[in-house]
Amino acid sequence: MTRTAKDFFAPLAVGAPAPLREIPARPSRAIHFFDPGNEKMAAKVPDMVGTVDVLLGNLEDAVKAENKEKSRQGLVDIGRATANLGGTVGPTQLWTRVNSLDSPWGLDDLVTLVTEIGDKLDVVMVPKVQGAEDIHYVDRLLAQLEAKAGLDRPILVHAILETARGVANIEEICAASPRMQGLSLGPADLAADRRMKTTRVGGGHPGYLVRQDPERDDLGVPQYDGPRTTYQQDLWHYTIARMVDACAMHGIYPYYGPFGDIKDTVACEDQFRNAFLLGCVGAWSLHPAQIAIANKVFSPSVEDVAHARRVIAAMGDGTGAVMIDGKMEDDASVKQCQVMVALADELAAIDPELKKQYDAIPDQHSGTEA
Ligand SMILES: CC(=O)SCCNC(=O)CCNC(=O)[C@H](O)C(C)(C)COP(=O)(O)OP(=O)(O)OC[C@H]1O[C@@H](n2cnc3c(N)ncnc32)[C@H](O)[C@@H]1OP(=O)(O)O
Ligand SMILES: O=CC(=O)O
Ligand SMILES: [Mg+2]
Repeated sequence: MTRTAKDFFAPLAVGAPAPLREIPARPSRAIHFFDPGNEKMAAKVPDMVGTVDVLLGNLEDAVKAENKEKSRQGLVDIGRATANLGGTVGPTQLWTRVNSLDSPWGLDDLVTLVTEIGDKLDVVMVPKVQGAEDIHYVDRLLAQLEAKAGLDRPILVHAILETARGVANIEEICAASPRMQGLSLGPADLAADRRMKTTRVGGGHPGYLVRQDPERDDLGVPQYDGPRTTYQQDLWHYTIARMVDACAMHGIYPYYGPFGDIKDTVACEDQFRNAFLLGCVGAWSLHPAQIAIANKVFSPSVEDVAHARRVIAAMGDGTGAVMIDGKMEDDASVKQCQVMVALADELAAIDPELKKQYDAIPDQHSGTEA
């Protein structure tokens, strides 16, 4: 088959479903990881449906080598047995993270899962993606498997950004296939690949800081021994910002990844919020305790939604400038407000508690033309 650039949206195998032209904006505030081969975790999955936006059966790192087949089969069983999970049926999507493409398990993961539960599977997360060639491999294979399984809906692909080469190739990865749904930051593997001198799974580091200038005495001499405040910096700012731009440019979604210090719920919330403010739509949850944190952080606050609605109402057709509470609002700030309100509407459609809070916001119209 000859392919040209115009065939970008043509199926890659005869009989495979047509690729989507737009990636649907489905809520995915928390991507909750569980090991489907761990009986205790697997037993909790049915009750988690409806309480979390995404349940992800993890087959890669954190699953012991001798348990890989057990976890794969566990995910097939869960996919088959769990009502309202995955596909287009319920509020909770079903994703998987398959083993890496250079491992002995990656191929069997894809073949088994698409064949057995392809109709339930929404997104395949591919770890350690290095370049477009990794996505092309998965893209073609998924098309063949979808055709063979008679699926009528394409399975989407999510890449983890966790190698230096992957970061360098970020734009081509995002553009590699119409299946690309999004990217997650993988801070643990990325730190190792970059030879960073950290030993953590995500989050900050007390040694990565800036220090206040020394005070000076009356003669202007710096007092190097005096007390000086330090400010811890965000190790991940550069990578997240790159990821957000690359995803926005290609119409796909950026996510913060794992935060390994499960007990430090405060720092987890801070890391998630930094990612939210920079443009990410969700983060991973490694433990049930992190689901509520992600749901809270990645849902616009009532105050932000109230303000955004007020600006939109005051701005009329969205052009010109108005003063609200002493601040200038114009075409650019109203666009930010529209992003906030659109997200709130999407989340309210699946989260009754949020809907109640957003519905309780009084109508506000005040503002004066500048
Ligand atoms: C760098 C990366 O690649 S990150 C992604 C890979 N890592 C993962 O996916 C890790 C997933 N999470 C886990 O393995 C576990 O949560 C751990 C190891 C971090 C902590 O596990 P535990 O010490 O058992 O935690 P804890 O004792 O608080 O668990 C309480 C209960 O919640 C269950 N639980 C813990 N994590 C999860 C989970 N992710 N999903 C569902 N249930 C869970 C436990 O089985 C336990 O059940 P029980 O009450 O029936 O005994
Ligand atoms: O897979 C995630 C990571 O941080 O590595
Ligand atoms: Mg990793």
